[in-house]
Amino acid sequence: MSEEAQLKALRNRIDAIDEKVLELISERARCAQVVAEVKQKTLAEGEQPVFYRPEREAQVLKRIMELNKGPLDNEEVARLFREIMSACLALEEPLRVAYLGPEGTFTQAAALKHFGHSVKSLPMAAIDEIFREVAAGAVHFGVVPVENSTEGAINHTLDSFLEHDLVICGEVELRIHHHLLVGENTRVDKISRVYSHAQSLAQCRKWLDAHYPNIERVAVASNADAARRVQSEWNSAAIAGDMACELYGLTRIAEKIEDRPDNSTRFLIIGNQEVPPTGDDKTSVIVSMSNRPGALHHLLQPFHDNGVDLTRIETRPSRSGKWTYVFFIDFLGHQHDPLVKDALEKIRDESVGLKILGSYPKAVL
Ligand SMILES: O=C(O)C(=O)C[C@]1(C(=O)O)C=C[C@@H](O)C=C1
Repeated sequence: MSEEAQLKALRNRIDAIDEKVLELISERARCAQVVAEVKQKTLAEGEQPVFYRPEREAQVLKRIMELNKGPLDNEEVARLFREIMSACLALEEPLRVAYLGPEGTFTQAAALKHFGHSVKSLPMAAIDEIFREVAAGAVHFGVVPVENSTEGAINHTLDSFLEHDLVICGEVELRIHHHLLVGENTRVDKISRVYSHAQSLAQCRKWLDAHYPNIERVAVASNADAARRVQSEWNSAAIAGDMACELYGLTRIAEKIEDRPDNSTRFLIIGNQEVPPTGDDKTSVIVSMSNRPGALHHLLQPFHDNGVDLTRIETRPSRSGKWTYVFFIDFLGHQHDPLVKDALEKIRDESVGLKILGSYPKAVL
């Protein structure tokens, strides 16, 4: 068979497969529509239907990854199903999700990675604004950065949890790749200034020291803001990621310039709905302790006694007294798991205050 004839036959096969795939996706979407009707029918008096079910979404994605036999790898297959579910959910209820803007930030990338592209993502100017929009019910969910593997905690986010009563309903992790970007009019040999968010400048500190030791480093509100600025300046560059590069039509003159190749940021999904257990969950709490000897030891003992794995502990000033602190603690397990529940009860007895921020499925993608 000639190459042309072979290609024709294969493309006919692909067309036939696509027809079947489309039929099945449509059948799945109709099923989701019926799910929405059922959710609306079974409501108690005054209860609002809950369309978005993060625990179910995590189960669907995990199952697909377990079933996958290749040749597409697990992440690729999960991403495809992520988008199918996102479109199905949009038929039930189009979600509004606030993120730290402007458009093109890593937080927007995280929002789309977690919810898929069928949500309406709305840029906010500050982390606190995201919390306020979610608390006011103006959006269904918010996405906020909480920690970076190179630079540590995002304190604005931690402090906002002290001021608002919102629930963490998910987490998403994003590999952060930074590039050095220039605009159409930039004279590459005359760059005298680089814009980026302070965290990103810090994440590329050594690279800048080695390659551009003498240029001015200017911290701006976001990487996307940095990208927007270089469009109109001939002597500036920006450090930002792929989304901002695409959005502002810039060119990468150096790629993946982050000092640590595993540079990642963890984001949290904040909302108003508690999430049931999936069997593979995390819980986040804030604990305040009185300032006495051994306080931290007393706080951690119940976790140790009950075999609960801590994944992170962060300290912040409590804002209610000089030299008093609160601890942000993340651990594996769900607040309804018996051993976790027991540990939390003991901690409640020992502490000045315990606030459970939420239990949520561990990031799948
Ligand atoms: O199972 C549900 O509750 C659904 O609404 C269906 C579905 C899906 O497409 O699989 C859609 C949205 C939910 O967030 C979870 C799952």
